[in-house]
Amino acid sequence: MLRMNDLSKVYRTHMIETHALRGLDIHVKEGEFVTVTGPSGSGKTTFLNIAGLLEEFDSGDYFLDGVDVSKLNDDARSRLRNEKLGFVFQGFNLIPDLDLFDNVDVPLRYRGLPAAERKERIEHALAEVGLASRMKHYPSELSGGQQQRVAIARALAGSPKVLLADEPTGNLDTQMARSVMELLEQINARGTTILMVTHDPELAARAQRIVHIIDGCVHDLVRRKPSLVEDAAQPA
Ligand SMILES: Nc1ncnc2c1ncn2[C@@H]1O[C@H](COP(=O)(O)OP(=O)(O)OP(=O)(O)O)[C@@H](O)[C@H]1O
Repeated sequence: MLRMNDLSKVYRTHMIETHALRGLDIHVKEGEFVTVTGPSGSGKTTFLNIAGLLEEFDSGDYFLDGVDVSKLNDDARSRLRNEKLGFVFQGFNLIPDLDLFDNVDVPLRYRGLPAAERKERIEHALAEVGLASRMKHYPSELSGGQQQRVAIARALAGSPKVLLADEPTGNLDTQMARSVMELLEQINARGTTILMVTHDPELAARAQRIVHIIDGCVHDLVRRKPSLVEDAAQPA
């Protein structure tokens, strides 16, 4: 679903060069739930932003669902982003003046979908996150956990193949964080590939795979859940 080879990214500001990614390699299969951890400043957000086609990279290869991203012009990148990707951020990024229905509608309008289809998608997405009855409410009337659920509904309404989440539980207390994690697990179980940056070791360990980024490189890949073959080999 997502493959990066020897990917590098340098930020250049005035006289300073920051090597945010230094030859990063990663392969995420369709349907995987991968958590990304690592020290502050190690390149996690840069990696996620490049994966999300929000930022360009300097060298290396990136294939998203078989498409060579480096060959795309700006329009084609935006189209690919809209079609394949959904985003969830730490700060929810909801628009305070819009009710939940209209918040979820924002990316669908971008896509130019007809009103009837948008309505169906919005109602379905809000039902999926358990907020169907709150459609006419405004973000300020919801708890942090509920606001993040709306942000997840907004991402889901576009039927993304990959959901990219940058610290989605960073602003939530433990209980709300667990409940948002459970929702992401349900979404993943229905087939959506998920890449999630988190500083929370408990949540990171719940994914099928933890990717550790240190100094702009993938340092180790920890496969947490043993395969069925390994399970069968264990003594009873
Ligand atoms: N727009 C930018 N301009 C210049 N330098 C940047 C920019 N964005 C990130 N950096 C630098 O690139 C490096 C990687 O940053 P990044 O935000 O990817 O790290 P991170 O692992 O997500 O950190 P954190 O866990 O603190 O969010 C850091 O040294 C950071 O200062």
